[in-house]
Amino acid sequence: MEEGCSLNRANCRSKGGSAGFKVAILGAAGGIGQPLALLMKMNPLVSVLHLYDVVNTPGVTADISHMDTGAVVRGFLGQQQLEDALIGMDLVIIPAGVPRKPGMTRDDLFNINAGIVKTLCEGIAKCCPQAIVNIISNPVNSTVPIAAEVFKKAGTFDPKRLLGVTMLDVVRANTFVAEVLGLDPREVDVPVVGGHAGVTILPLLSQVKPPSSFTQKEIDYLTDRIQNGGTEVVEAKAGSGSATLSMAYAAVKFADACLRGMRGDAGVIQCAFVASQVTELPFFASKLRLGRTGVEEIYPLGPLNDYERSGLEKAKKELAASIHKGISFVRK
Ligand SMILES: NC(=O)C1=CN([C@@H]2O[C@H](COP(=O)(O)OP(=O)(O)OC[C@H]3O[C@@H](n4cnc5c(N)ncnc54)[C@H](O)[C@@H]3O)[C@@H](O)[C@H]2O)C=CC1
Ligand SMILES: O=C([O-])CC(=O)C(=O)O
Repeated sequence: MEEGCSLNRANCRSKGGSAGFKVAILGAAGGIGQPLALLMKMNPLVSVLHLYDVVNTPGVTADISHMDTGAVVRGFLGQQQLEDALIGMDLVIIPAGVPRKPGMTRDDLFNINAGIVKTLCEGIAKCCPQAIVNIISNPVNSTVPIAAEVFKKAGTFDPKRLLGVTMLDVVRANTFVAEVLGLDPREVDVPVVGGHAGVTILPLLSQVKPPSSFTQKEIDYLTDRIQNGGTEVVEAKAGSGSATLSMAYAAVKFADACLRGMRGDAGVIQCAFVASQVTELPFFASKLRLGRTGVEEIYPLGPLNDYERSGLEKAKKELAASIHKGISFVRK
């Protein structure tokens, strides 16, 4: 008999019960899902962590559950366990779906990931319609509109509770701008608005904090690097996937902001891709304030320079098509 087994698990006093939020990760066994699960298990605001995937969740769950942090971890495998994974959740994070390979755009993932996100959101509408939902699966510019349509169909849509995760664009922008300025990235804050693909990723370098000026060469370099940061990683990984570790970091930074808002903390501000009236488009990423009910305030874009205004026009053109594609997928 294996050492330690003399104390039958069923005889152990039940653990957990600490106050906190219930969080589900859908796609928890994947490249993003695993480090995301690890980091969420370390988050003191989480009391229960549900790990759902169509493969490998028993192993990931057993592994993560041995960490001596507060959250109780439970695993769920396959479509027949989706509803159990979702019941009672406060926050659902979705990194389920296929990643890019070199030469692909995020939109090339639409055919597979649209259906995955649709099915998962149908489960959310049924089992935890009050949950805040963080969508990571690409193409975010289309999967967020898909989620909104599913929730509208089910009569559960609340625009304050549906957020497309664009945090990695901000994380990258902070890193690259800090490098140019010779600052610590933790001191730098770059608003990134628009969407999450190529030219739709619009860093507002005129609004960087601390206030900074850049040469035109620096602006061109930074804008290009921020817009193509995802492709930089896809090419470096040479066929084995896209950003997973920096994405898990960004997803946790964003989820933690959502949880702090839900707890009632003041002044929790992040960028995300949400239903919005900041432009004429129905969805747009911009700075917003997170609170008890999700998105409590969406901030206007603020003054843009000519370079940013022209970038905004390009971004809106591509975004409009991606949003339309997502909406049509559910309405067809
Ligand atoms: N929003 C963002 O900034 C970013 C988004 N992504 C996107 O995140 C997604 C996931 O990327 P990775 O984790 O690298 O991919 P991966 O292939 O390593 O993991 C995806 C996981 O989803 C699971 N899955 C597939 N169908 C599912 C279903 N119906 N229900 C539940 N789980 C399902 C797979 O079994 C797998 O474990 C991709 O679409 C990728 O493009 C990636 C990086 C950044
Ligand atoms: O580029 C990709 O396919 C993954 C992604 O969204 C990112 O890294 O920003």
